[in-house]
Amino acid sequence: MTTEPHPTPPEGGRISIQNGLLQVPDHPIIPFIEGDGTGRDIWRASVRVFDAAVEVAYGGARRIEWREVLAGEKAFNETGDWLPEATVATFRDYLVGIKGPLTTPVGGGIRSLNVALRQLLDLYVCLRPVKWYQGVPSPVYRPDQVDMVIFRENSEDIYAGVEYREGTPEVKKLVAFLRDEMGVKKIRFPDSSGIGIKPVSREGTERLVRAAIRYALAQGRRSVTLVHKGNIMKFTEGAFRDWGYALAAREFRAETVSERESWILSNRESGSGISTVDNARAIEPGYDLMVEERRAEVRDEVEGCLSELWDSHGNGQWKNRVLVRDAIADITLQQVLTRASSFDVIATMNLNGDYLSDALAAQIGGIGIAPGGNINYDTGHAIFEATHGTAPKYADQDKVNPGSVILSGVMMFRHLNWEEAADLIERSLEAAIAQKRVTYDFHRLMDGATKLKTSEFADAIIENMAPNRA
Ligand SMILES: NC(=O)C1=CN([C@@H]2O[C@H](COP(=O)(O)OP(=O)(O)OC[C@H]3O[C@@H](n4cnc5c(N)ncnc54)[C@H](OP(=O)(O)O)[C@@H]3O)[C@@H](O)[C@H]2O)C=CC1
Ligand SMILES: O=C(O)CCC(=O)C(=O)O
Ligand SMILES: [Mg+2]
Repeated sequence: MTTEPHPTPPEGGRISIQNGLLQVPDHPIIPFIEGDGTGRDIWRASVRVFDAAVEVAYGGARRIEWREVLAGEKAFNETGDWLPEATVATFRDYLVGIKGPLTTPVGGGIRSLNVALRQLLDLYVCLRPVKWYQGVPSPVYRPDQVDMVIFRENSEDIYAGVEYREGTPEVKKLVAFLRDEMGVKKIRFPDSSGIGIKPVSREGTERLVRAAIRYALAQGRRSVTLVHKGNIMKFTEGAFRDWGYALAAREFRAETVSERESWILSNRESGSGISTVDNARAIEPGYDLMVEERRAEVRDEVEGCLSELWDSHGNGQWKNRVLVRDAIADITLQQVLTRASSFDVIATMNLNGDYLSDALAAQIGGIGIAPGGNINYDTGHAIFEATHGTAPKYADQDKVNPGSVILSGVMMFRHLNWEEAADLIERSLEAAIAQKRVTYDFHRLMDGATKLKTSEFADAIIENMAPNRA
């Protein structure tokens, strides 16, 4: 096996999209951002793994022409601009790219370049699979039960950046408007508040939930859970839940069943001849305490469900449909730990998804092995990136785990339909872990492991690509 680079083709090809399908030449140009902090070490290691996998998988018939684009500290030092327009234009032109982490200061300074890229290219899905690899150290009892895929809405919520600093004329104007024109009396300290605004739209929710359901159907997943804090934020997070259910019923009627529908159908299945009222009591435990108007709504729901769905979903047929359910965000953070197997695909808003993806990563070995992709399924634009940040205390020490960027590359190869390269990397990374050749983060949790540097872990993966080991 050789990992020497092939001669660069005279001109790499451009990935395009036709009728919703990516057209990928054998020598695609793929732009990359190296990233700040540990991004430098990680990228150097990861790109060797990518090139080796393509070489071994396709014997030279395919090759990536990497094109560096600047962002973050490197861009600022070289151009005076944190996110040069040329970088955004290159990602726009070449459709698919990959990036390392970029630093965002807390409190002041520039707004997130990571978020800016997602917004500028309208990469509305942040796709973060959370899957355990055999041998990876985990703090939970049954990490094998963790196999979730987060669809995090990536273009709105409080990440839209509509925020006003305490004491500014803007925040004073906004507070006065809320108080005088909107009758808001509940801002506890109006003169010393900063204010953030959280837009959550029907369109934004629908395209995210649509992508999550399509994914669940294509991948043979069992359920899509809409995670929200709709009991408190009724018209943003609560609306997300309602729009999500409505979309599932409207666009995926034949393929999905909501949790409440599944209860209604199974109540009828288990108690033949069950009355509408008893069915309503079973799905709504407080039914008898409700006002009559609300009770009538529950009875209508039962009757509507049975008349619409009994033929297509009844007699247990609903068990073969994708279950669409919802869960409130705080209890979800407990239940993903205590009942991991109840969660499969998760669709949620931007902030919930950010919290959930780091929390879930802990169960499958930590943030060093948590990949992601920012994707627009309509235009084909995608930028793959790790879930973690720049971990500045480890920068330039050749120390951290490159696994998240490497697995983000696996996601990228799957997006390009280069399954052989993706499988090869995944298999070889698992083999290196099985050999207990790991970076510091896994080493501190594993008995008898050999501690490797970032670059050495990449070497270990590449060694495991040798055909006789595959
Ligand atoms: N998409 C992006 O580009 C993102 C950028 N950021 C930015 O990164 C900066 C730093 O953020 P911070 O909150 O410290 O979070 P980080 O994810 O950068 O680091 C937090 C901790 O996670 C662990 N960790 C991170 N990366 C790795 C890795 N590759 N291998 C092993 N362990 C790792 C380390 O844990 P330990 O100390 O236990 O060893 C580290 O101290 C901020 O400016 C933030 O805005 C954050 C998230 C995403
Ligand atoms: O943009 C940032 O600095 C942080 C983003 C982040 O935490 C994430 O996307 O998971
Ligand atoms: Mg995050």
